[in-house]
Amino acid sequence: MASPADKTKPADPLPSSVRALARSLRLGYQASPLLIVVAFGTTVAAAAPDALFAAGLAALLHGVLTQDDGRILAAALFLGALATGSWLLGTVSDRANRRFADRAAVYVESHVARLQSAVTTLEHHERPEHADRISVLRNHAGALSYLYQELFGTVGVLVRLAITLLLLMSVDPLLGLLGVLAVPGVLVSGWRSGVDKKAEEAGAQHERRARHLFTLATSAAAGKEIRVAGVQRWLHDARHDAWDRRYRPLARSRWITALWQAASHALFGAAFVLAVAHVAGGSGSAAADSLLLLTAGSRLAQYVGQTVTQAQFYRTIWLDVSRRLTWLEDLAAADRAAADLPVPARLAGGIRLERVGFRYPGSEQAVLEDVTLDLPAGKVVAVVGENGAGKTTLVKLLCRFYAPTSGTITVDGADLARISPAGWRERISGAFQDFFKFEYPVRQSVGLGDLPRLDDPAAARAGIARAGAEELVDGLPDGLDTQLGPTWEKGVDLSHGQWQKIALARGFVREDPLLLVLDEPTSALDAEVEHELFERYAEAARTAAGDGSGRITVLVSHRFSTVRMADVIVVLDGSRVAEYGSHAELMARGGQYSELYGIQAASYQAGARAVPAEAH
Ligand SMILES: Nc1ncnc2c1ncn2[C@@H]1O[C@H](COP(=O)(O)OP(=O)(O)OP(=O)(O)O)[C@@H](O)[C@H]1O
Repeated sequence: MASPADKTKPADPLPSSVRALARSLRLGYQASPLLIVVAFGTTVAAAAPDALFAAGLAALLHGVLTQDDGRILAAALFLGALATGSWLLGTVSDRANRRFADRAAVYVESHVARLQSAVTTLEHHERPEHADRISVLRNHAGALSYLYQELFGTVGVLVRLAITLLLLMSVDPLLGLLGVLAVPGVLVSGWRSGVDKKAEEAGAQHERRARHLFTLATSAAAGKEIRVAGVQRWLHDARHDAWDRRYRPLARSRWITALWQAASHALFGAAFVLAVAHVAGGSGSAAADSLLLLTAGSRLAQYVGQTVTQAQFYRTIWLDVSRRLTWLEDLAAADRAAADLPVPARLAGGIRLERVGFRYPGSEQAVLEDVTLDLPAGKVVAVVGENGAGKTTLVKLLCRFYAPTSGTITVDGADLARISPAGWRERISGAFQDFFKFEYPVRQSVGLGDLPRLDDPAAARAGIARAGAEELVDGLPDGLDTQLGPTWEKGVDLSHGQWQKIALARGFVREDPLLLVLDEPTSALDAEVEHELFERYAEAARTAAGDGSGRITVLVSHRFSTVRMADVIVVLDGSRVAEYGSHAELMARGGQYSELYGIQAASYQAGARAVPAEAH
């Protein structure tokens, strides 16, 4: 059970905006140092001619009114130079920004993908609040590249704002108040964008649900079950409901934001009208001053509006995505920093779990409690237990997809938490019940199990032989080169069991793993096929143990005919270890194992072929 302190513990907070902004700028610089500098320089420089235009116009009008030809000529030349400079800088900045955005898009996207796979645990995929963060990051990662341009644009707008205010104050210092009256708009924007963001975040889980339902309704994998069950309409309604829950609170929040913004703009508008009336009623150069105020003042409103919109954009997208990105970078870096012990070259003693307890993040249910176990080097260890007993979870801990909530796992005495996860994974092989269908040519789909030998036909053949899949591969139109997946050119589809054999071959392709995890890797195959396969495997594993690598094989299966071949059997019951020993020892003990074994053996003898009674 979680302690009360756990319940009140704040969720893993996002890093600060300033740090996130600095990191994103550094990322942009890494994407293309030259382009980012050119894009920034030209975008900011383009601000000056634009803002000084009002001063040029006022000087021209003054020249016309005083019939001063020299002044008219100078003002005209000034305006011409401003127009040319504005056009030139605008064009260069536009091109530089666009090229930079293209470059940054690819860079940022691969950075996010790299980070996601660099995080060694599965927590960020399975923990709801982390999954929501990743979902927003994934959806907006592409937009991040365009935001550099927006950021530089905002700096440019601020420069314009400053020049314009100085021009206005040169007419009457009181006009500086117009700048002050623009502040409420900026404040409202900052405040409301935070509120809108929270509303968006609160709806992220509904968005994920809606997308999931859409994929479900349109993917071939679920097609059969959906049609047989006749749940199309239900799926449609559930998707609508999820989108509704996503957008309704967001729309309400955005409406309130719009009302606040309208009020703050109205305040500025009223002040502007009063200022125009005040200047127009003056004497002397009132006409030129009025023109300056009208031109500069209207631009002031435009610049303030742009700053407000962009500030909102930053709060909602830029800063938010930046902060999520920084959080993911930190997560990946923390993983790397914790690893200071080398992976052993071979196992001498084995793996030991010492009072290991585990709860999934965000869950209060203990999946494993007080588990103390020895997985001896060179042995095949089978794990059995009812559905939900925690067998797969145990495998996940051994693979370091998660860290135990309490207790320790040691590898030849070294704490697994301090061994580099990447290094450890290089010495693990695995085949899982929920395998993935890698739609590549067979050679690669198998070779992915040992990346350095991805294209090595000999490696693929070895894995295929160990998985007993030679007949399957030889029967394919192009053998090892057959493209898998029916949606690709000349691609073939396989049955579920055949796909699982490919996954098993992938799990067997590495030559020297220290740990081989087989989590119901043959659940889609006949019991006889599984039996024969593991008979061969157990024999080969014992030979491998003799060569001194000390490899440990952890096998999860519900089929006792397979399990009995293991050297050691672990029986999990309700999150705890109930029994531990060899088949003979456990049978002699007459406990849970021997009872379940007896039931399965009896059902075999009764002739229940192909699908024997299982351990649950
Ligand atoms: N990602 C997760 N988040 C929260 N709880 C989980 C998660 N994965 C599994 N669980 C819970 O942990 C418990 C143990 O699950 P686990 O998959 O380890 O059982 P198992 O013994 O392998 O079951 P099976 O024989 O059905 O494969 C179950 O109660 C399950 O609901």
